Formats: sequence, C-alpha cells, structure tokens
Amino acid sequence: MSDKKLIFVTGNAMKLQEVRAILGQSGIDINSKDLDIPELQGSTQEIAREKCRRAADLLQGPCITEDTALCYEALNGLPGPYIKYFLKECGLDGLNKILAGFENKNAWALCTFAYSAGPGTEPILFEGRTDGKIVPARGQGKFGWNPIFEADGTGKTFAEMSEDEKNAISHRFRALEKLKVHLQSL
Ligand SMILES: O=P(O)(O)OP(=O)(O)OP(=O)(O)OC[C@H]1O[C@@H](n2cnc3c(O)ncnc32)[C@H](O)[C@@H]1O
Ligand SMILES: [Mg+2]
Repeated sequence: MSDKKLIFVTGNAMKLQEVRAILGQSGIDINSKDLDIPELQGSTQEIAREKCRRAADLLQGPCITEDTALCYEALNGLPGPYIKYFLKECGLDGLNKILAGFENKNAWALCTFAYSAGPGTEPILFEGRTDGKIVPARGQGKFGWNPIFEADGTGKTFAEMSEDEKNAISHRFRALEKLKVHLQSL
C-alpha cells in the first residue's frame, strides 16, 4: 500500500489540504480527482457509501471519498449531510437564525470517509465526530462553516484556530485516524 498513491475523489480543495496535513508523515500518499458525483438523500452512511461506490465505478479502481455533515441537536441532526446547500442558500447568519427558536445550540461535526477497494466491492466507512455549538460567526471565514462552529472545551470557533489546532481535534482528524489504521493494514 505504502508505495501506491490512493485517489481521494473530492471537489473541495480545503478538505484535501487538511487531509494532507493530517496524514503528514504517515506514509499514505493521496492524489485527488475532482469528479462531480451526485449525492443521494438519506442517512450520512447511505450517502457516503453510494458516493464512494459511484466514484470507484467512474475510476474503475480503488478510491476514498469523504462527506462532512453539520448536525444540530435541536433539529435531531439536521441539516446534517445537507449542510452544503443550507450554507449556500442561508449563509452563516442564516445557519444561526435557524436556531433562534431553540435554546439548545449544541451541534456536532461528523466526517465520514469511505474506502472502496474497487468497483463491485462494498465501501467501508470511517467516522469521526467533534462536539460543539453554533455561534455567531467569529474568525477567518476561509472554509465552509468554520466561523460558526465552536468546539467544546476550546472557547474558539474552528475559524479562530490555527490549522494545526483544528487538525488536532477535528472530525476529519478523528475519521482519518481510523482510516489510517485500515490503510496501513492493507
Ligand atoms: O467533493 P466533496 O468532497 O463532496 O466536497 P463538498 O465541498 O461537496 O463537501 P460535502 O459534500 O461533504 O459538503 C460539506 C459542506 O461542509 C463544508 N465543510 C466540509 N468540511 C468542513 C470543515 O472541516 N469545516 C468547515 N466547513 C466544512 C464544505 O465546504 C461543504 O459546504
Ligand atoms: Mg459534495
């Protein structure tokens, strides 16, 4: 495995940057491919599995994909996997206002990596979760909903953290820890 480059199918340059930083010296080398893969409706697991299946079919080979959800406790986990569209249509301010009628601002960030060994195989999922709460935007807004997610126990939004600080506690880091173990066992 270590001499092979694994393909990460994503259109998101910030995801790729964080994945490369987190994997660092692990010996796992990632190439990326920006394929537009339709994302189904369903649970985060169903969406992740289907996206990876389709990516492996298109590539005709092994690959990984990643789905990130932002889940509000007051909304039983929504927007969840649909956060990209909520962010696009409502903005950071709207993502706060959605919770105006609720005292509970708790949320969790959920990262799901899917690994496919190739077409016709069942993707394997690796999940990582970071708990926090939704707050009015603070910090550098370079990546998605970073400015409105304050991670528990830090007093900081992801956007107020350095890359290293975020990558030490993030949903993505936690999911990659599990994916790494799997890849290194191949
Ligand atoms: O090609 P893919 O990998 O699907 O990339 P995407 O940008 O479409 O990503 P998702 O479908 O997983 O949608 C997740 C949304 O959440 C945003 N996002 C993902 N990870 C994030 C993180 O760690 N911090 C802040 N925002 C994030 C991202 O910009 C999207 O708007
Ligand atoms: Mg996507």
